[in-house]
Amino acid sequence: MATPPAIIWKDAVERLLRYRELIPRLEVALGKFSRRDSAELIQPVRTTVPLQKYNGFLGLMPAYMENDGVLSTKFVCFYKREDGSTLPATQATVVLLDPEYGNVKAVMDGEVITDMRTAAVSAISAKLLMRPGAEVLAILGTGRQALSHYNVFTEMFSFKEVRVWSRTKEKAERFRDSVSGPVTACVSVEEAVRGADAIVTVTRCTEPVLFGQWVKAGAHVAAVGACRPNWRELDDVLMKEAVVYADSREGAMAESGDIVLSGAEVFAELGDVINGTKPAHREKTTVFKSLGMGVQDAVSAKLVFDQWKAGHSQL
Ligand SMILES: NC(=O)c1ccc[n+]([C@@H]2O[C@H](COP(=O)([O-])OP(=O)(O)OC[C@H]3O[C@@H](n4cnc5c(N)ncnc54)[C@H](O)[C@@H]3O)[C@@H](O)[C@H]2O)c1
Ligand SMILES: O=C(O)[C@@H]1CCCCN1
Repeated sequence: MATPPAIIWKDAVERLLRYRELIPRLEVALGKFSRRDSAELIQPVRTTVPLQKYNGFLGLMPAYMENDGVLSTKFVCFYKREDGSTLPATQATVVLLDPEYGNVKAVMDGEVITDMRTAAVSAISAKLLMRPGAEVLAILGTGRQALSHYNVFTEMFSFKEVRVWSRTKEKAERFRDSVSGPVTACVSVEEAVRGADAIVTVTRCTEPVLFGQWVKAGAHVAAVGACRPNWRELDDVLMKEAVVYADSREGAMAESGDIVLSGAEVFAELGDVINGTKPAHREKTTVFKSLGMGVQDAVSAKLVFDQWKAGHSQL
């Protein structure tokens, strides 16, 4: 008989998940995904159920990695919150199953996984697409994703300056004061992004906030918010000028307002660049449109579970 599932709370996930172990596993998974070999990996575009009354969606994100023996699904609720709302933008749980028996092996907090794997994939996009010698990083938004992106970008790269923007100066200053390294709190998006080599957009906005006219030629943009086909973070000018990469082409075509409404073409997936089947246009302005994929959660959940098991077998 199957043993009862492990319940792994947020503080344990926080303790067990490390970027240095997560990033190489995500790179392998992105490459596998882009090979579209269903004997290796199956990950449909997520199913979304509207929660009309609450202006939100439930996303169901299954993934199966046959050779790795990993079967999982994430349940994530995400919302278009009103300005000033203190309710969370996303809440998530990851369920890990045994692919042979079908029983649940673990139920774990998905918020830390969502924060970290999203930031890690953006960092992979910067590793592949950002110009060498990048000096200035700008982060638009000061919420959970802003913090995880700040953490991994400053861990992986040596920026001389980090700027953040939020809709109020107080929020930008609060973010600046909450992190250990030097950060400039900006009062306008333009001030934050002018001359920046890397720009991370992690807002809950549904209209463009980043305009191409302010973006330095050759900059790399990791666009993480705006995950519905009628939501935007970037304007048409930027979308049309940039070489656009995505995590999943199908996901981007189904869910990204920045792509669907601008008519921009997805040039490649990150996995194509990792596999060497599409070039990394570092010399050009690049946009990585992140929507998030179930396989990123699967890889993260396996890592958490393996470490959790190793810790418990020593008790
Ligand atoms: N691509 C992915 O894989 C992925 C994963 C998780 C979250 N997300 C998306 O990333 C975004 C940020 O998520 P989070 O967890 O950091 O949320 P959060 O609520 O913690 O932070 C959101 C930030 O956006 C700001 N904001 C809210 N409304 C805004 C508006 N109209 N204009 C400008 N700024 C606004 C808030 O002040 C805050 O700084 C959300 O859109 C979320 O859906 C994407
Ligand atoms: O992949 C994810 O986990 C997120 C959840 C929120 C909406 C965008 N995608």
